[in-house]
Amino acid sequence: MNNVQCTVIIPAAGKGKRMKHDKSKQYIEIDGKPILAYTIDAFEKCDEIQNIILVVGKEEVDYCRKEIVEKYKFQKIIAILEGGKERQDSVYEGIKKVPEDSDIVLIHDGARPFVGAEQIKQTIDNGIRYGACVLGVKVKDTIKVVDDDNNIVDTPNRNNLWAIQTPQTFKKELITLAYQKAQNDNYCATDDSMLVEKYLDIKIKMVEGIYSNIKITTTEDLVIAKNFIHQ
Ligand SMILES: Nc1ccn([C@@H]2O[C@H](COP(=O)(O)OP(=O)(O)OP(=O)(O)O)[C@@H](O)[C@H]2O)c(=O)n1
Ligand SMILES: C[C@](O)(CO)[C@H](O)COP(=O)(O)O
Repeated sequence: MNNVQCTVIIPAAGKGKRMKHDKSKQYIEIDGKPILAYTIDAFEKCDEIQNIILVVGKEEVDYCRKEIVEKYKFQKIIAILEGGKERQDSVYEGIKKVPEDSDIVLIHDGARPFVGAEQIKQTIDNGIRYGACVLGVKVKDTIKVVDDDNNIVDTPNRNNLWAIQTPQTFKKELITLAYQKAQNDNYCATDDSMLVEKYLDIKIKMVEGIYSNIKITTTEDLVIAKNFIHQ
């Protein structure tokens, strides 16, 4: 498909409670640059992406405009929006502002700064081909299902278990419909593809990603991130 128009929504309106830092984790600096700026950079440099929609906390819109978008001279940002209570609410704000002429919508966590151009392109290719795909990696550990009393109740076959990352990439009309239905139902999911699983009768393709595409969540992840940048 030639001339495919792609918009990425970057939800970055979270508080980063699990990080226990004095500022939201996406604004923590590594080598003087905020984590969110590394994330935006990945999409700014990717030729397949035309538009970036940034969704941030209400109090952070001006800061992001001045200290991230203007300072790092990002050219593809078409909107800086206020996010909502949950990640899903923030993404929905972005979905409502995707330009009419966009064919493909990517959704990528602001706190996932090490996504590579190759992975972005692969999800776009699969999004075009299948309508919906997510990036993920096979789990390395054995995973147990445990009940509320910490008793093991099941050990699923590891060959079928993947840890899910972003980008999650969709044809615009599909992800828009899934989000509209979920928001109407007050159904809250932990990733975008769950909404497509619940509301649309289509297969979602798993695209094999890279282990370094971590989401910065707790303090240990900052150590990994610093090492990654310095290697
Ligand atoms: N209301 C929210 C909550 C989360 N996010 C964003 O969604 C991504 C993934 O969420 P997560 O890692 O859970 O971030 P936080 O909610 O900030 O973390 P925590 O759960 O530890 O508070 C992050 O880029 C985060 O900023 C968002 O845009 N709006
Ligand atoms: C979308 C996601 O990054 C996939 O791993 C993840 O589910 C975000 O969820 P969190 O619970 O807000 O960390």
